Amino acid sequence: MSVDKDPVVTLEDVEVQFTNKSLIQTLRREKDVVRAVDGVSLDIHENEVIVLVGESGCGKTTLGKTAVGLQRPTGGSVKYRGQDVWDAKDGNGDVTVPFTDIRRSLQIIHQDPGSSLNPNRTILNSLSVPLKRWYPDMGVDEREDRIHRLLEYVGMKPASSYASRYPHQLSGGEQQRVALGRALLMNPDVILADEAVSALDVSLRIEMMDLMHDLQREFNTSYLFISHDLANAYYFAEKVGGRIGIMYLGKLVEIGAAEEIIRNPRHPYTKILRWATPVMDPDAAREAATEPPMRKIDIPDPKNPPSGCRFHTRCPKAREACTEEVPRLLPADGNGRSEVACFRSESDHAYWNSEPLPE
Ligand SMILES: Nc1ncnc2c1ncn2[C@@H]1O[C@H](COP(=O)(O)OP(=O)(O)OP(=O)(O)O)[C@@H](O)[C@H]1O
Repeated sequence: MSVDKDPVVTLEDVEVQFTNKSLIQTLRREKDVVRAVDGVSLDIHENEVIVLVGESGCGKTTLGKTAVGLQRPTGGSVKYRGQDVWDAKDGNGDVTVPFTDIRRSLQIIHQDPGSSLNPNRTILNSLSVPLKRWYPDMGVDEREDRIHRLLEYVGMKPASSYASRYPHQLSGGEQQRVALGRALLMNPDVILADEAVSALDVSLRIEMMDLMHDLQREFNTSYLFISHDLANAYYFAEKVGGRIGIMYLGKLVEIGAAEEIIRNPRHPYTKILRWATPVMDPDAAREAATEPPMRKIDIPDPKNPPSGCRFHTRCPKAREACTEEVPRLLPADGNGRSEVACFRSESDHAYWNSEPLPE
């Protein structure tokens, strides 16, 4: 990972709120507001791998889409190489990087590649669409040649045979390779891979993650990889010196080098995730036998999140102070390998003199 250059993507204090109104709520002039992402700051550097982990509904997809300019934030800013993405889109101010360049540089691969490939188009035709759109002057032969080379890169040989097939003639793993190839056709700076390997069986999953690593070196791409599975997250991030970010109810509660997050987790929620993935730490299962990992199993309603630290209702270490103040993401210690949002990492915080919450 290189951190010496300016980041490719910078998220600053990003908020995404969704407002849902049913017919009855409209009549009653009520609405539900979900804070899917709440005050997240994150830099994505060149050639970096960042994996976002957290349980369903914690805001991983929303944060990922916001980072690649597919979701407009309701607060904060998203910049691509210093250019505000949404100012570029709206034509506000001095636009130094056009929105079309930003769109091309930030790509996405979905969990279900089948749904993103047109069933009525051959692979060649599907992959031609973005090339025609972004490189209208490219000739037919050059286009075909580029697509064939890309298919070879993602291990689909002979490329001409695969190029002439329809999606239903490919396995799930092959479809996912095509999706990766399509994202790479644009030579992007960042690829958002949203649960991109979750639907594959274990051996294919490893194969796909290894392929993504190989292509990262080849294409100088960064990945923002989303996973609900800590073991996958660790495999994908650790091998290439990447970071893991742990999300809980719209907030980034801990982020750092993969090794540090798994071997030396600081946030009680990260510890619980590790406990729930015994393959990550055989000791965790033993610890769990003596210490209940969570105070309450229910996930709070994202429309009405707990005050203070959002995790306090489930945290085994929660004290009164946790109900009153929102912890900031701060360096966990002097080694700079991780940041955590928990008062327990601040030695002089009022937390230490406040009362533990009743069971
Ligand atoms: N378009 C939308 N309209 C309203 N609410 C939304 C929308 N998209 C997401 N949400 C809500 O925002 C919250 C975060 O959702 P998001 O999909 O980002 O979480 P996630 O961690 O990616 O979950 P999963 O792993 O299940 O995909 C959830 O409460 C979800 O219901």
